[in-house]
Amino acid sequence: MFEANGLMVFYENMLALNNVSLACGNEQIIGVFGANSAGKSTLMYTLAGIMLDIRKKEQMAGGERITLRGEISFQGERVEDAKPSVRAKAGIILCPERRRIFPESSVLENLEIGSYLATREQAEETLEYVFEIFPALKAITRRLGGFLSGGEQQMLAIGRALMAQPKLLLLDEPLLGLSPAIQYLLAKSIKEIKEQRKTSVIVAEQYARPIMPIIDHGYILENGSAVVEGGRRELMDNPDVKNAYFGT
Ligand SMILES: Nc1ncnc2c1ncn2[C@@H]1O[C@H](COP(=O)(O)OP(=O)(O)OP(=O)(O)O)[C@@H](O)[C@H]1O
Repeated sequence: MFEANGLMVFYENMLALNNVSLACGNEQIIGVFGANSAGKSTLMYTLAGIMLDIRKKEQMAGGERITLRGEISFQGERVEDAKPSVRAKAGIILCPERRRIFPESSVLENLEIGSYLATREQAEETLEYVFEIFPALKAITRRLGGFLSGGEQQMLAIGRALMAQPKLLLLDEPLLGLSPAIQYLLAKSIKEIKEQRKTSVIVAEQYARPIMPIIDHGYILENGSAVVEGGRRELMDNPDVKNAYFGT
């Protein structure tokens, strides 16, 4: 369904992604685990196409030289040269790191902004679904995004991404800075979203414990390279992975 092969990203001479390949099947959850600066956001930006925009902006500003290599295909079509808007229309939707919700817009407005790719019927149906999976949001539809707790903001960011009708949802560190209880609640919701919306998910996280139980397959990213990959059980039983990513 989705496949990336030989992805390389250079910021000037600094290699941020080194020959990374990954695949995500229909209705699968793929985990990408890595420490700070391992290259998770660079990978998610590359998959969503945002890296093309960043490269263009840098070129126009005479800034750093960004070089991209590798192939990405989605539902049988090559998309590595497709703009992020084209990928989004095809169903590749990124929910970026640090939520990036609109702080001065209400919960409802934030969700409506997400529905720009949906028909009216889809938007209405998805809005109901978002309130079903995140009932906490239903009680605060008029509250401004900036006044929400971290957990509520993350629910809103995922809800907004759902409004865009994803076939492949890219979640960049959705658990960052949240309490363990909220982390487990969100991990459970991500699994339900996959099952109930028949969506594929690629989730990048630093701390594997809450996410590992919901993935089908995972990759460990270190200094821009995918150093280990395997099924859920295989990764959970790997002593190196345990030590590095299951710490307290
Ligand atoms: N625009 C940029 N110019 C130069 N170097 C960059 C740029 N963006 C990221 N990097 C570097 O590339 C490497 C990978 O960064 P990236 O943000 O992808 O990591 P990450 O795994 O998402 O980390 P974090 O958990 O801190 O978000 C880091 O060494 C980072 O400093």
